[in-house]
Amino acid sequence: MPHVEPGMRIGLFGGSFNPPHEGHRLVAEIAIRRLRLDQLWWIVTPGNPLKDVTSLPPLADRIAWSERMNPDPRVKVTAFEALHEVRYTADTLALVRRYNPARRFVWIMGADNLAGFHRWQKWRDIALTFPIAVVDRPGSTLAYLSSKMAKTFDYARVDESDAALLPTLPAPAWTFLHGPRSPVSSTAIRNGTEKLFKKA
Ligand SMILES: Nc1ncnc2c1ncn2[C@@H]1O[C@H](COP(=O)(O)OP(=O)(O)OP(=O)(O)O)[C@@H](O)[C@H]1O
Ligand SMILES: O=C(O)c1ccc[n+]([C@@H]2O[C@H](COP(=O)([O-])O)[C@@H](O)[C@H]2O)c1
Repeated sequence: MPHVEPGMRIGLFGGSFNPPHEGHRLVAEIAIRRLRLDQLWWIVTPGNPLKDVTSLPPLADRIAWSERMNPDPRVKVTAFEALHEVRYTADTLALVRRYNPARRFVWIMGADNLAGFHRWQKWRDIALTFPIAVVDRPGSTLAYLSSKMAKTFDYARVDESDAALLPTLPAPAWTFLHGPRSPVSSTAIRNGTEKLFKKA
């Protein structure tokens, strides 16, 4: 787990990163700027518990690709979940809090994950552990109105004009960040690559 100094504001951005792409980089950039983060941990998962991971490339490859696309020293690519043998986000956040009891963390995810957040293990506990910032994504913009998480935690919603306060607020607290959006997805990149392979 990366080192944290007292008072630092840290974003936790988990993903499969299979492969990492411009959309991820945009999320990181928006989160760092709007939440005024000192660091963003780009957490490469050993495998999303809700996805078929049989054809997931090795963790070492996804780490190397992620490092290559992140020259910003504030972005710390890490895979501590694998080392600690956790993959559910509720466990990840509990671990982060245990190691850094007095620090300020925010969980960051794209709007597509807000739509299905209520299917994550212990999703209410996640929302009660750290504040959450959701970054808009084409196709999922309305998740901030319709998702079960948005409705359940409507009372804890923070206006995005106050997003910079989020790391200092006790959970539950969450916001939805509108702004520049990227239509890129790892699936589209993988499919494009497959097509190229087929042509060759
Ligand atoms: N273009 C994007 N805009 C906003 N958020 C994104 C974008 N792409 C990915 N994310 C977010 O980044 C995190 C990691 O995503 P992930 O690695 O699964 O990429 P993906 O493109 O969604 O992959 P796949 O197509 O394989 O599902 C998730 O929280 C996801 O919502
Ligand atoms: O904890 C869960 O039940 C859970 C379910 C789905 C996704 N996640 C986490 O959400 C993050 C984004 O996953 P992905 O595959 O959309 O990149 C990643 O850190 C996953 O471990 C976590």
